[in-house]
Amino acid sequence: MTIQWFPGHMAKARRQVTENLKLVDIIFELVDARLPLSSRNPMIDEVISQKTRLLILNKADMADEQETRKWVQYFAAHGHKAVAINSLEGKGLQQVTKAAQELLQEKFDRMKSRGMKPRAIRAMIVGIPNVGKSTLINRLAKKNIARTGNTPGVTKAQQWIKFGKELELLDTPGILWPKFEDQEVGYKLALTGAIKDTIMNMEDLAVYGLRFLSEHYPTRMAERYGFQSMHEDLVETFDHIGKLRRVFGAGGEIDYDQVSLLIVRDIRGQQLGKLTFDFVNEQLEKEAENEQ
Ligand SMILES: Nc1nc2c(ncn2[C@@H]2O[C@H](COP(=O)(O)OP(=O)(O)OP(=O)(O)O)[C@@H](O)[C@H]2O)c(=O)[nH]1
Repeated sequence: MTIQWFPGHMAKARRQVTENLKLVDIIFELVDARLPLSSRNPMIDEVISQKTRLLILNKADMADEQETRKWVQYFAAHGHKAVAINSLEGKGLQQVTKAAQELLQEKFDRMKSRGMKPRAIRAMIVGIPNVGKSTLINRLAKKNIARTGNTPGVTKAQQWIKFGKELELLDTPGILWPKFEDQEVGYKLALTGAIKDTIMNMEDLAVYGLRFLSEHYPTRMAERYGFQSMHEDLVETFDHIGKLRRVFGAGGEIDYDQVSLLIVRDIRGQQLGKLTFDFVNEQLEKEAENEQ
């Protein structure tokens, strides 16, 4: 199942998050650690408004660790506490509770001083499709309450899930749309598998992937494909990989569609190691340019 983001659906998705905002103390904004900016909803600041927020960089097991550390620092410098976790294996979940407690310390102290009974922190997860919302909810619940799926757009129903005494989580995550009007963001989302292949041209995606690798991970590319930077001529590059990996059609010619698919699968399947697609340094450069 894929969510079709039409204006009506976007307005409804946003309204659902806004309605649930009043039920919770804190928003867990879930992003993909491999693309901490590209996997954010473009209107998230407006939607969440003044509500306390914890940024959770999920799928940290698949991201470049050095870059993830930089992103956590980057967000902190921009006033957002962030933690990196792996929901699939339940790694880093204690950090989530701890960070939420720290962020809400003052609010809960104020409640206590007014004589209110202590209670668990109430939270809601918000994020674009496929960032791992259901997986995190399941992990926190330690049983399969929310359905998970590899298909973007599979999440439904509503109740509170308790995680220890400290945390209660709304089991319906807020699903918001990605920045799909930005082509580069689209490519990055597709290379991590967040966007369905049917709406992407595989050859374009493979070319984007190779260009990205030659710029950011040339050594890994060299190890996998035997060249550090792409040939001037794209056909030569594809021929090289096709021959290396023996991707031939029925007539013995190189099958470019299959070569494209192979490149994309290599990237997604971590055959080139843990990759991050958004870079703090690039973002800082952009911000500096915008300030001028
Ligand atoms: N390696 C890894 N995979 C993860 C992690 N979290 C989730 N996944 C995988 O990512 C895919 C999507 O996870 P879901 O939990 O269904 O994502 P979701 O955000 O609920 O998706 P929608 O229902 O589309 O909104 C699944 O194949 C999960 O197994 C993680 O921390 N590490």
